[in-house]
Amino acid sequence: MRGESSGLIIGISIGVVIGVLLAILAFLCVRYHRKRSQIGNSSSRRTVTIPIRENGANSCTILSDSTIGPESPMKSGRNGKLFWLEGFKKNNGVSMSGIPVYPYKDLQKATYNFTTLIGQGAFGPVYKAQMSTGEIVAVKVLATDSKQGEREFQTEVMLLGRLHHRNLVNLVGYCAEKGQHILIYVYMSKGSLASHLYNESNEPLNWDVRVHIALDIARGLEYLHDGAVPPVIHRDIKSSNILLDNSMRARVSDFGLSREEMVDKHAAIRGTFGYLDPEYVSTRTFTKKSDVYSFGVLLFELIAGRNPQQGLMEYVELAAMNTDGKVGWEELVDARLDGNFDVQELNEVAALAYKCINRSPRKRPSMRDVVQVLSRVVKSRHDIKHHKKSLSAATDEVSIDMDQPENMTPVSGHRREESIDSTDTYEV
Ligand SMILES: Nc1ncnc2c1ncn2[C@@H]1O[C@H](COP(=O)(O)OP(=O)(O)OP(=O)(O)O)[C@@H](O)[C@H]1O
Repeated sequence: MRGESSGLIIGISIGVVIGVLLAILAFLCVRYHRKRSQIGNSSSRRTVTIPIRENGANSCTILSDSTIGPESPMKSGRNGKLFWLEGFKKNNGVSMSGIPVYPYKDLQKATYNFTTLIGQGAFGPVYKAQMSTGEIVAVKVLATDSKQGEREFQTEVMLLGRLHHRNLVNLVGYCAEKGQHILIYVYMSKGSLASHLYNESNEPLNWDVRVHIALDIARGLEYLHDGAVPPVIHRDIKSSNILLDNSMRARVSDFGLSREEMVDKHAAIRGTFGYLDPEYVSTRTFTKKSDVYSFGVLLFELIAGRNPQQGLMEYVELAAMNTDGKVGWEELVDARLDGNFDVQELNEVAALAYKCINRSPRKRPSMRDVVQVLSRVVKSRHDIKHHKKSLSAATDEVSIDMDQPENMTPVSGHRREESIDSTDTYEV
């Protein structure tokens, strides 16, 4: 009896041990297969991400809404090949990093021997270049006293070139010849956001355009934070680093200070006074939330038409005293808007900006949250317009039925078209 029960116990024990071993084996198999497929994904992702020139719309992560779109300035030609710089002869075609390299002499020719200056930044002059195809690009010649070596420059180019999004001023080529380091960018014909906010010679930006610009910038930053692999922190978000294209769509520019997420407690403070996250200044740790802080300042700048050097944040703090954080931000509004803005939208955007500049980084929204809030503002504006249009269409039809003889052509049809044109000045 005893012999039987001990045999039974041994049998059960062996069974349990075998069962456990089989379970462990199955678990290891599943993990191994998952890992293999992840490696496969990430390597295929990398091949899509680094060479930016094939179809102009690569990305790794699905972002909050339609962030990677067809609005790339690069047109896909036959076989999906890029042709917008075709007329501009490349040096060795494409570099190791996948970014087109251009001969110095071609750039010299395209900029009329570097005489077409459009601006001067901290890193050197920027020229407008007219290609033989008629295409226009911006050529940034990095200062020759730059300490940056060849290897660092190649790294920088690789970092810039793998980032491609319709709300970024994309790098389209570079040149490293005759001791020069030159970056070639998509040309932004309407210049910087700062020039539109502060140059009296420019028409004041209307409220709708300002909100759209805010959404464009937010989408560009969301891509850097959540779409790029590895993520990129811009580190110098400000109105002069936002450029506008011909249809007033905004793109984030100047990645000179961009670096992959890192902590360097000994590095000097970088960025622009007034936009700097106070938490970064005290801890020297720059995070995505530091970009969110700078973006919050920029949102207030769009609302107030005033920059931090003009006491923007003091005005914000004063206005905040009369609000509960959510409503009552009207006193901050740019006088150049002449009262033409939607109060509810203003309060929603200002409340969002106030969250972005919260002292505590944890309490700030992510750029993904910001995109969602701003998209909602734009969408509800759009819905209201459509609702109003269909209401006025219905009213028109009633008045046609009531007032007009059946055989008369409805004049109101023409009027309705006019009103559609005048309200939809800025399509999403
Ligand atoms: N892609 C571009 N298209 C059109 N204009 C550009 C382009 N890039 C730069 N510019 C213009 O050239 C000028 C200098 O730009 P850059 O990015 O070098 O410096 P910045 O942003 O003005 O200053 P900082 O270097 O201090 O950030 C700006 O006034 C900008 O309007």
